[in-house]
Amino acid sequence: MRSPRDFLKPLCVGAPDPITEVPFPPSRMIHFFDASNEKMRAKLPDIAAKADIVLGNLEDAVPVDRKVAAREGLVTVGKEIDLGGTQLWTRINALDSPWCIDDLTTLVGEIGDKLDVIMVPKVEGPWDIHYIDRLLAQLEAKAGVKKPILVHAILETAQGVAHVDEIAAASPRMQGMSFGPADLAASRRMKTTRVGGGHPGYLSMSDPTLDADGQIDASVARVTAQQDPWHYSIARMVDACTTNGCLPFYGPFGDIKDVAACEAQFRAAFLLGCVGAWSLHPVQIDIAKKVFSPPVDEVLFAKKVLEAIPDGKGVHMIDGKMQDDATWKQCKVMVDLATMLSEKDPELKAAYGF
Ligand SMILES: CC(=O)SCCNC(=O)CCNC(=O)[C@H](O)C(C)(C)COP(=O)(O)OP(=O)(O)OC[C@H]1O[C@@H](n2cnc3c(N)ncnc32)[C@H](O)[C@@H]1OP(=O)(O)O
Ligand SMILES: CC(=O)C(=O)O
Ligand SMILES: [Mg+2]
Repeated sequence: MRSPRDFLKPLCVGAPDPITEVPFPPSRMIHFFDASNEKMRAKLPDIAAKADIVLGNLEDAVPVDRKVAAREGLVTVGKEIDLGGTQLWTRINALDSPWCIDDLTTLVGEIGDKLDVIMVPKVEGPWDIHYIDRLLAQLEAKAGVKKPILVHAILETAQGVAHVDEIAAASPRMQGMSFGPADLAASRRMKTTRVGGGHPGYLSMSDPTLDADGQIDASVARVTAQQDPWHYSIARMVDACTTNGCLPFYGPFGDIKDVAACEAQFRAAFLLGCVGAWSLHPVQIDIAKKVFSPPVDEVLFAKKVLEAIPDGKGVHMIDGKMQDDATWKQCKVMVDLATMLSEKDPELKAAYGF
């Protein structure tokens, strides 16, 4: 392990100083686009006006014969398209692929000063982050990049979940993590072909009704409820990220037409502590915006609590509910998020009454 005294020193002479605090601008959705697709690139200025983050995807979903075109398309985006204040990220190919090294050298060399975050797929442990960390420092120094490019890991293998705390703590570059239900399901041999969401087979069932002889009465229906197969791993990711000062995100929801289930999956992640989710299709941008902006009634209540308890101490009754030091902190989380989002979004600002 590196000495704590060296943790915040650059890993290459001439590389920018590592950051001490992860920036937290609006991050409600990471909108994926295929940079090899000219039509999608042309839509980017409009998409960027609605999305908090746009990400040029180079990995899965980009066919092998378009890997180079996707990389070059992203360089064009970085050089030619004005995204306003919207962040530009990329998902590079996996560390065990033959494209990863060229993804990094080309992107940092050509548009290193435009890229905010590099998403690294299939991270298995801190060693993967250490490799990227040193290489990025070398490439940044060579290209004269002034601001360190941050790193975001996808949690999508059983090994990754087992090492989630060490991954989150591996480098001051760690910006956050996204949850990857498709690869994770395959890695664990879970039996689902879905990308996120529940499954009708993963449920709990109420007890049977017994007849007068104490036998199960099969004629009486039993109540079932789907359970969340992702809860454990997402909660672990949230704890690992929060402990290490970086940001947890839910990943993709693959059933684009099922907007209700997408909203439910995003909301479960929001309630557990995630700051955003991926949007794979423009329709999911609006879902993420709705879900990851705190509800107006909760923000108004939270504001009321903060105003009523200026020092955040003691016990109080507000609207029939007990409030104390801990609930004050919960309200502060809600109001701080609403305040930050209001700076970008005048409609939210008006709704929250700021
Ligand atoms: C498990 C994982 O790794 S998830 C991450 C990897 N996957 C991805 O990145 C997928 C990204 N999304 C996509 O490729 C597409 O949205 C698909 C393939 C899922 C669906 O695409 P389509 O069938 O074309 O959807 P649809 O017909 O509704 O598209 C409507 C319009 O939106 C455009 N569009 C669709 N997705 C996007 C997008 N992500 N960004 C920008 N524009 C998009 C389409 O080009 C189309 O444009 P047009 O009306 O000018 O022709
Ligand atoms: C997010 C992702 O890459 C996955 O679910 O596999
Ligand atoms: Mg994946």
